[in-house]
Amino acid sequence: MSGFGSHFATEAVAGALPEGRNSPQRPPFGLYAEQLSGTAFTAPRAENRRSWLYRLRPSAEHAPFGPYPGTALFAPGAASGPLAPNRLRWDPLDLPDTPTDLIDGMATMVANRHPEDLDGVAVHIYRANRDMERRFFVDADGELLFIPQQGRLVLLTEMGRIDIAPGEIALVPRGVRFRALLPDGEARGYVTENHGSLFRLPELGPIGSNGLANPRDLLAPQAAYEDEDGRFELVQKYLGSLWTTMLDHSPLDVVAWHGNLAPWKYDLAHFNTIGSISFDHPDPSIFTVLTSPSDVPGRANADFVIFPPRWMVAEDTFRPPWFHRNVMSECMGLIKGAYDAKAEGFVPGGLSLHNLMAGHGPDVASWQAASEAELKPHKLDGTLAFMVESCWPFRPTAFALETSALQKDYDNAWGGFPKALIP
Ligand SMILES: O=C(O)Cc1cc(O)ccc1O
Ligand SMILES: [Fe+2]
Repeated sequence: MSGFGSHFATEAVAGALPEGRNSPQRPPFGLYAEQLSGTAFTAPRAENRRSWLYRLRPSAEHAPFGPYPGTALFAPGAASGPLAPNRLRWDPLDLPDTPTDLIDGMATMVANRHPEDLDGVAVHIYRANRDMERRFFVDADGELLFIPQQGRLVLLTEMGRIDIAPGEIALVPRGVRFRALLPDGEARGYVTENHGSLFRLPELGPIGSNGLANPRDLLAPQAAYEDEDGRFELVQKYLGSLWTTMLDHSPLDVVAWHGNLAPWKYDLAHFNTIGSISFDHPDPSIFTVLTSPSDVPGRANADFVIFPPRWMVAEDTFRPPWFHRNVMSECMGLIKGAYDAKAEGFVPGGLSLHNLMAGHGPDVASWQAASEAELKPHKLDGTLAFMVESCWPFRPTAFALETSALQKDYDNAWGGFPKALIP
């Protein structure tokens, strides 16, 4: 179903969706009505997101949760101690060599704030080679933005099925239970977990009423449900820790739903990329797909920004990203191809971190090539990078600081620039 933030109505069985009211005395077929809130009840109308779910059993029916011991790398919290003001870059993490599903294959790389603050964002990398079988995951700490880099993902959610491949993204709202299948047998990618205000499309200002990610290209699934009894595990991320309980039925038992809080997918190839057709390299905010505002106007809790294929035509301009020091903090990943500021060392599946005020920009080779290039129209093709930009500095986890995937020599990217000569 097309349209970001639309008020959808969908039923997997004709007649399952109540008409005219949300919570009739007896919903059709004996279904249980449940409201799932994405914003406070009292959020302004334009911000307010919630959906009504009609299910075989209430989601309240479960045993107490206990600690989940399955994975040490997912949600361990940031490394303690002072954070050095260093630029960091990681090679891709290896795929697992033992059977590992999406949850146990998650490695938290960087995070800021704390879920309890209802603020901040974390970036995880998943590596998996096994379907989630008879188990489900739910994140009480935030919405999950999936960014596949290798292999397709099928997300079977309470609100329907989503299929994505590298080049596409999908979002699962806070509190929505799901499991992930890997049609290609193996998968790797990134997850941005947003603890703050919900991701939305950015304002367009002078761009006008169309452009960037257009609402109709974000697609929500139709209702689909499982009617299965048996033993199923439910793993929950809650206040920064993992918990588990058993259910006696599949939690994907929502037969119908309506509302404007929904999972969705988006093909990044639909992004209407806008850039300079005169001179100079615009700020990368021009590439914002999604934004999660903070309480300070114009200062994002998190922006999700992409660097897609595009024409470079600016005249008398250094065309790649410029040297800069940013008051915001930048965490980047690469889905495919090469990134125009990094000729070497930033490869698909890798990650980089440039926290606030870290001097960064083109590496020596990229600077050299772009300074000498003939400035004819040039298509940057076969490339897709992304950035999660946050007003809160990112703290790496102990794993991220200790893994052999952390590059020891990243500072050399900016070593050996020739000195300017004053005549
Ligand atoms: O650092 C980066 O590579 C990301 C980035 C890209 C760009 O085009 C301008 C600024 C910026 O931070
Ligand atoms: Fe940057």
